Amino acid sequence: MKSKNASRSHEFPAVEYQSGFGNHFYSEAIAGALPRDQNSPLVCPYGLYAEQISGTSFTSPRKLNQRSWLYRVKPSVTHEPFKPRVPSHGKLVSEFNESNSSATPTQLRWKPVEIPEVPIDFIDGLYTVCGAGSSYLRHGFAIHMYAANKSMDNCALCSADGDFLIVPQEGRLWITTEFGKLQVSPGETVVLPQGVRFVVDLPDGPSRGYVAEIFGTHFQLPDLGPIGANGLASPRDFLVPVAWFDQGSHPGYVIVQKFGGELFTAKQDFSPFNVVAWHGNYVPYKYDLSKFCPYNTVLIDHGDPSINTVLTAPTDKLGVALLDFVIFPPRWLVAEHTFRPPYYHRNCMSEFMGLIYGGYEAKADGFLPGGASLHSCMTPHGPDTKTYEATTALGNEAGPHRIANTLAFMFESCLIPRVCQWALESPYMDHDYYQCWIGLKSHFTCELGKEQNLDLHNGLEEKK
Ligand SMILES: O=C(O)Cc1cc(O)ccc1O
Ligand SMILES: [Fe+2]
Repeated sequence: MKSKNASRSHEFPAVEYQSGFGNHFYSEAIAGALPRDQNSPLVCPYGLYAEQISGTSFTSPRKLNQRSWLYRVKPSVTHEPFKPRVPSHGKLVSEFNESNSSATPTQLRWKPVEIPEVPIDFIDGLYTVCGAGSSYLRHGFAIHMYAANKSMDNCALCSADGDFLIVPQEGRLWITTEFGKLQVSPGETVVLPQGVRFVVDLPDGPSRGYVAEIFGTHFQLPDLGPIGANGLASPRDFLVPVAWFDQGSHPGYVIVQKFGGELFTAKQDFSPFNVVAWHGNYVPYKYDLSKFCPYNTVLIDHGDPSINTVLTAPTDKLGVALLDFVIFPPRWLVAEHTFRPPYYHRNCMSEFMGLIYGGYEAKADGFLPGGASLHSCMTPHGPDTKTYEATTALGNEAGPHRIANTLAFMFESCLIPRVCQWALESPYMDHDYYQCWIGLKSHFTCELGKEQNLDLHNGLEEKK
């Protein structure tokens, strides 16, 4: 797998992985390349350089501390100075303020963007839709989407701002990282931690999808509470790459670093994927969403969507997420005499939704694979008129029903997102979104003027 004379630096043979979430992993592409007894020997095996990448402060408590040691042909520092990228990108944001975005309580929905006709790689295909907070202050998030049709060439990307959680909706991503390779298909998700360099290749053709970037924290598995020790996403289904390296010469190789929402570039003459061995718990990983084990209502009422949390990025407030990644996978609906689709609601958290395939249970029309919606803090939303009418028409005797061929997801945050100006002005904005609820009729049956039922039921039970 070492590509001494490889014509392309990121060829993909069958990809191997290690499994687990939050483990302390190790991997070596050459036996003996990993120092056994210490992290920083005076001279490392095979003359490699030892380099640490810290994903948490040195002094973070042990259970939160994340770092890895990389043993590489040349250290990452061997490059020319970083310079602002020319031409600049301009569609990425990580400081959300009046100059680049605005807040609106209205319900927003976007149609899927078309794959561009001109050649465009993952970096140039990325654009920020909305977000909150600041990457400088290490608290906040950005939601980007991307549409790309060509592999990145002689360049690698990394975000100094935050972790990328990528949800491809169309087209496989073949990702090379400093830790090894990952193939990520629609229906899977991948996390590329802050600072980790990666290349996205598209050998199968165009790709489109969503990215949640989180500032100042990392994703973890949700607690399971009364569910018990099993269920939802299982740690062993998370896959981490094995070491792979490229020691070839790559004149003019460009490192593109997202930093404060802007892109900087630095030139070097080698590939950043020159890590022969590594160990640690700060790693990229992928997860196949079809492995998710959903728990849900088995008698009455619609459960809150938090029951379907795959990964959560916490804030310092217990139970309050900077960003939850929640899915709505195929599953059985069995609740009796219950309105089974999502309820009408207003939420102190803000909800950004995307659709990977199929239809979404709350929307009969208009929410399309590759599209998106945003319902911000306390913005009312819920099933559209068609869904309401069709559901209530089924009556109380509806039997078990399997929601099949669908995969929607939600990024839910306690911060109120500001929407980037261009996203508000986008030709893909669905200006008629509100119409999907306008037809909801009153079904109130009590007619004024007729005899009223005065047997009121108020909190306190009458004393007998
Ligand atoms: O708004 C949405 O469609 C997401 C959602 C789904 C659900 O099952 C319950 C609440 C909720 O916000
Ligand atoms: Fe909602």
